[in-house]
Formats: sequence, C-alpha cells, structure tokens
Amino acid sequence: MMTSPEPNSSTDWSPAVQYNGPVPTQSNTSYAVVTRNLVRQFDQKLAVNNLNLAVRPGEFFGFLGPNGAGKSTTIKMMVGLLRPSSGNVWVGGVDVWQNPLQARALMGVLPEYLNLYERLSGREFITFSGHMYGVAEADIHKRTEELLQVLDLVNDADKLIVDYSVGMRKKAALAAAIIHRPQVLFLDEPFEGIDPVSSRVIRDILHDLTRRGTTIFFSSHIMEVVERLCTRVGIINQGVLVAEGSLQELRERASGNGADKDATLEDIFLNVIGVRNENHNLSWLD
Ligand SMILES: Nc1ncnc2c1ncn2[C@@H]1O[C@H](COP(=O)(O)OP(=O)(O)OP(=O)(O)O)[C@@H](O)[C@H]1O
Repeated sequence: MMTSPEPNSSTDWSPAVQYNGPVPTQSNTSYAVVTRNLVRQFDQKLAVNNLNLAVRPGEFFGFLGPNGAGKSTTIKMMVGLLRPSSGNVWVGGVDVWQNPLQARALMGVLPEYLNLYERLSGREFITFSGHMYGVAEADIHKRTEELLQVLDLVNDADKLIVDYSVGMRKKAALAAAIIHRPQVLFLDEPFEGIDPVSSRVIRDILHDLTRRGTTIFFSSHIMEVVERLCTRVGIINQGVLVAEGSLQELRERASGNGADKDATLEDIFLNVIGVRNENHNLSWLD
C-alpha cells in the first residue's frame, strides 16, 4: 500500500486518503491498462516514481495531480511516446514497449500538445488517421463525415488545420483519435481550451464510448468534469500515486478518518496532496 504525504491541510479530516488499489504483478489481460514499477527520470528529477496502476476495461479513469506531478509523463509512457527509465506498461494485455505497433493499434491518443498535420484540412486529417489505423475504406468516409457533424466542424472541414482555433484543433485531434474505435482512449487535458458547448459534445461522445466498452484514461485539472465523468480516480503527486479508487471509496476512506462524508473531489484532492490553507494575498495590494 502506498501512503499519502504527511497531511497538513486545514481540513479537519486526516490522515489524508491513502492508496488502497491493486498493485499489479503481471500483465493481466483482464485489465485495459497496467503499469508495473513505472519510472521516468529526467537528470536528477524523478518525474514518475514507481507507478503501479491497473485500469479495468470500460472504466472512465481520471488521472489528477498538481502542475508538474507527472501526469503527462505517465501518459506519454503509456502510449509509447516516451521510453520509461524502467518498469512496464501493458495496454489490452500488450506490452507497449515490446510490441509498440500491436499496442498502438488498440489505442487512441489525444496528447496535451497537439502536433497535427498543419497543411491538411480537418476532413483530410481525420480521413488520413482512418487510413493510418487501417479502417476499412467504406467506413472511413462515413465515420469522418459523422465526426465532423457531431463535433460541429462541418463548416470548417476544408479549412487547413493551421488556421484552426485551439478548440477546433482539439476536436479534430479527438476525431482522429477515435475513428478506429480504439479499445483504450488516452486523453491528456481534453477539456483545456474547449468552450462549454464543445465540452458538452465531447463529454457525450466519451460517455457513449465507455458505454460501448471503450476504456478511457484521462488527465484533467477540471474537478467538476472528473467528478461528473469518472468511475475511478488516481491522484499523483511528485511522481507518486497517493490515492486511487472510486469517488465513493475515496470519500468513504476520507470519512472513516473523520472527514466530511460529502467532501467534494476538490476537497479530497487538496487534502491528499497536502495543501495548506495559507494566506495567498499579495502584500503589495494592501
Ligand atoms: N522532457 C523533459 N525534460 C526534463 N524534465 C521534464 C521533461 N518532461 C517533464 N519534465 C519534468 O517532469 C515533471 C513532471 O512533468 P509532467 O509534464 O509529467 O507534469 P504534469 O503533471 O503533466 O503537469 P501539468 O499539469 O503542469 O501539465 C516536471 O517536473 C517536469 O518539469
């Protein structure tokens, strides 16, 4: 069991929520995503420190943590974009770093910083992604047009990506990430830069995907969204997984420690990462 950092929050419930989740010992194929002793070091910085995580098929897993906690580094290692210093990752039972092509075919990825084909139009880009993932020719056109429609990109479908707004880029990238109906979808900050209307559309699509069996692993700073969407949550702080469970479990564990049984995810998050209720006023504004 992993322990949380020393509680030093002003909330009256402590100790902070502790990690009670599974510590996977093998690439169990009954899990959609497994990490075992995953480590990534950048020079002296231990960005991800011995991460053990197991996500079940069909789960909507929210990955939370403060800035610099190690969320993007973890996701990059999970999807084959960044080689771990040590440890393993399996997606759909496939070792991501031993069988990268096989693993990539099972997943869709929406990275934090979108590196898109700027000289393609939105329509071309989504179609291209369908070809890359080997979607049947007959399905590519149908799926592309439907994605453009649902994501409200039809009127801009022939515009070059380079001329897209932040939100439009994100929606095009999401379409490209799901056109092959991936088993597991990784999303790094999918709602950043997205307006409320598009946010609603994306939430509905993600919900629909999980209802049909897709596993979603996503990072976000937006607690309300995580609270509304996720079936399970993991909280990482300074590279270490400090809490993991369903919201109900996290609340119950917290309330077992004298916490408010109605604690919000934000309350739990702040407590787990050990935020003090300090004075945040700027002295020079007095
Ligand atoms: N390529 C890199 N070279 C050196 N250090 C890096 C590199 N990438 C990440 N880091 C460091 O690793 C730590 C974790 O970064 P990461 O981007 O994973 O955090 P994060 O949780 O995604 O943060 P945020 O919420 O701010 O996006 C940080 O200290 C960061 O500076």
